[in-house]
Amino acid sequence: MTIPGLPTPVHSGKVRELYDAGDGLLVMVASDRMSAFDVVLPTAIPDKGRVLTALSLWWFDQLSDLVPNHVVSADVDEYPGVFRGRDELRGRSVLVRRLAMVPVECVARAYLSGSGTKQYRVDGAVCGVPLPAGLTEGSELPDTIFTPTTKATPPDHDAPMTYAEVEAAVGPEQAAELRKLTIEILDRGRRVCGPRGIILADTKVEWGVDAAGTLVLADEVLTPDSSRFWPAEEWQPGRAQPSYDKQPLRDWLESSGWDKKAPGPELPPEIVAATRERYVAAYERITGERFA
Ligand SMILES: N#Cc1c(N)ncnc1-c1cnn(CCN2CCOCC2)c1
Repeated sequence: MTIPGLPTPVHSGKVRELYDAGDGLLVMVASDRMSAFDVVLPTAIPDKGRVLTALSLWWFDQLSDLVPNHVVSADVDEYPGVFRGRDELRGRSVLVRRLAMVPVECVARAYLSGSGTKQYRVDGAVCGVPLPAGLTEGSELPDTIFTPTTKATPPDHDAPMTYAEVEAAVGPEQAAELRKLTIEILDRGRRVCGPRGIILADTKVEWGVDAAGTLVLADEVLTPDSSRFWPAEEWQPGRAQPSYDKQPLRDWLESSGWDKKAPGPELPPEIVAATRERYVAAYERITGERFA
């Protein structure tokens, strides 16, 4: 998403960009781009960036008693320089503090799913964390576990890390804090989502360190792009769980005959509308607030 008059992003992900705003500040922008099966699709989902930005900001606030975060402002009219007042950024961007990023993708899991299931089927463990026998895709785990990965540069994929490897990377004290806080964030998220009929199965968070050496929660938090959200009433261990937000899109892609190695197909309007509605519904159900 190139925005006229803005500098080249310092980081560009599948669906988000990060711009240098000077004075130790960055502007993180969430696009309406949609990815599925690791492919960025050519059709945008209207309001996706605004919904996920609003949800992440809500979670940062909910977690502010537990951890400091990198948010400075979400009001475009308070942004510095060329970013100030830009309508293309309104509601879909956050002004954040630039941090020294921890070189570990911090993942916590309360359910067995995806790459975790694949690891478990090989050696009964995920990231070296041993699990009971008899678990399957979608099984609830006895306890929430920390299953970190490396931060690979595409086209390489993130690789599982053992806790000992995290300690070697960041030191035992910070490793313990990363594990404790990442698990606590998922557990907090589950306590909010569970009573609202949503299983929050796992999440990935990113941490940075500020000039004072304090661990600060960065990136986005507890959004459908960083976490697995499942409709609780459809939970059925033993198969892939329907995604609260992406299932209409996944089902259509699977039925369209699309070859996942090929570029993504254009989406029909009804799938775009259904996907938008799922994101809005997730936001309203979790926060209890209307999406405007
Ligand atoms: N958040 C944050 C942050 C920060 N507060 N300070 C310094 N660096 C970063 C940073 C740099 N890369 N990433 C990976 C996630 N990005 C998110 C945006 O979109 C692109 C990917 C985070």
